[in-house]
Amino acid sequence: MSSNGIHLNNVGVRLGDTDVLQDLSLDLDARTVAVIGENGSGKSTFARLIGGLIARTSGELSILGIDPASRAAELRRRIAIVFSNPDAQIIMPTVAEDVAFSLRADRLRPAELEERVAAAMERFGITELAERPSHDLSGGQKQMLALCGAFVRSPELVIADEPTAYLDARNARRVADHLFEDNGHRLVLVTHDLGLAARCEQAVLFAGGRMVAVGEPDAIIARYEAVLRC
Ligand SMILES: Nc1ncnc2c1ncn2[C@@H]1O[C@H](COP(=O)(O)OP(=O)(O)OP(=O)(O)O)[C@@H](O)[C@H]1O
Repeated sequence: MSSNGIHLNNVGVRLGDTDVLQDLSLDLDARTVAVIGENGSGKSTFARLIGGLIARTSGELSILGIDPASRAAELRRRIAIVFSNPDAQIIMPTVAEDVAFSLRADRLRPAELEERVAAAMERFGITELAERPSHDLSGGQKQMLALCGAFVRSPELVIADEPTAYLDARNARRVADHLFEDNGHRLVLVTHDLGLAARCEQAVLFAGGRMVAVGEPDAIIARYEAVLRC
């Protein structure tokens, strides 16, 4: 398996009594990958699997050359995960403290930490919110904070699971633009927004816990739309 990208060979995931993902063999080498499919098809489980949050039951898996089963801590340092609900990711009392918390493992000098946090808040347009209690922010502001916390670590891979689900059109566009902006990271985007999926370079279609198609997004989306019309 190559040391880059996302590679699965015959991977299965069983949760409780359910085979949630089955027979997954995939090589995802594009910089941006959309994961689409109906409710319950296994997309979030796939996102959690490649993010190292759940373990495979069978098969082989390599994320950026790392097997999450043996090097989970290293994988966590090199990737970031963004969910629909930013409350799941916001930990510290104020916005600036929360962004700084993402860098705790880097053990930076205070001046450097402050500089990195300030630059990231500027980039995500949340500088004026720096001292605000993080849990008082609006949903759109919270998602921007969650993105800021994800990107401040310069992750090599960002896994975003329905990151725009609760946002209005303007905030959804802002969040998407940050995710797609090429900062040298790879993006895996789980989404029901087929417009966003079309912006990716590669798409994967899930159904019933299996990968049913992978390829160029327009073709994969057309196939999915045909299923939705049935
Ligand atoms: N911990 C678990 N134990 C048992 N079954 C689970 C568990 N987690 C998820 N499942 C089941 O696995 C299937 C896939 O769920 P998953 O959340 O991955 O789907 P999804 O494609 O992301 O759906 P949605 O679009 O609705 O978010 C569902 O049938 C779900 O009920």
